[in-house]
Amino acid sequence: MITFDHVNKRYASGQDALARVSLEIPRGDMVFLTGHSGAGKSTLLRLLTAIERPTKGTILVAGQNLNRLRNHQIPYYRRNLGIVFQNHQLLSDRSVFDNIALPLAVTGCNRREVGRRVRAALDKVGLLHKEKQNPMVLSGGEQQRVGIARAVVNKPAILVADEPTGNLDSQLSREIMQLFADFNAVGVTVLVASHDLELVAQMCQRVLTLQEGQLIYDGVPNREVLPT
Ligand SMILES: Nc1ncnc2c1ncn2[C@@H]1O[C@H](COP(=O)(O)OP(=O)(O)OP(=O)(O)O)[C@@H](O)[C@H]1O
Repeated sequence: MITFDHVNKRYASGQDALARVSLEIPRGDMVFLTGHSGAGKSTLLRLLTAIERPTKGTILVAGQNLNRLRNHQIPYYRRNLGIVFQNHQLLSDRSVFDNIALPLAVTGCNRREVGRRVRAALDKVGLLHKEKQNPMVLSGGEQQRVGIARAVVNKPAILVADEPTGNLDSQLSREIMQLFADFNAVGVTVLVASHDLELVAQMCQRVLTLQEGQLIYDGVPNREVLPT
């Protein structure tokens, strides 16, 4: 489903953020991406979401070669992806419902279908009763759930998250990770970047570890062997 073949990324500043990264994530897998600050996690996700382009190497997603993706095709490509950010980027001038409905605005869904899909997404994250609220009055964990509902409302084949539990306590973080696992259980391919090794180890899933832009570990660890 996702293939990186000898991918390099050098920013205009001259910083080499990724070096010869090759990896394969089959359809339906759940994978965590770990590594210290600056290791290249966000860069890898930015390449996958076509926010950035690789300097060298090839990226294939669902059979599509991202190197060949023209700029005007990027919004269509991104419809296959649900993207969750650490700071969830919810709009404070509209309700929870309207925030989640945003990605559907460009798809031409009619109002009834929008309502059905938004409520299905809210139901999956356990927040059906909050649809009329302003997101700013919700707790941090609830806001992150709204961000996840918005990411999945389009029923994407791939769910990508960059430090989705960064601001949450350990109990809430586990709940959010479990939500990702639930989406994975129904067939969504999930890639989550997190620096929280303890939490990642608890999930017992495949882990990719970056260090200074290089992939130094690929496997299913137990707590003892997960590189720090
Ligand atoms: N837009 C940019 N321009 C120049 N250098 C960048 C840019 N974005 C990231 N970098 C550099 O690339 C390297 C990898 O950064 P990246 O954000 O991918 O790491 P990360 O593992 O996600 O770190 P963190 O956990 O702190 O978010 C770092 O040295 C960073 O300073």
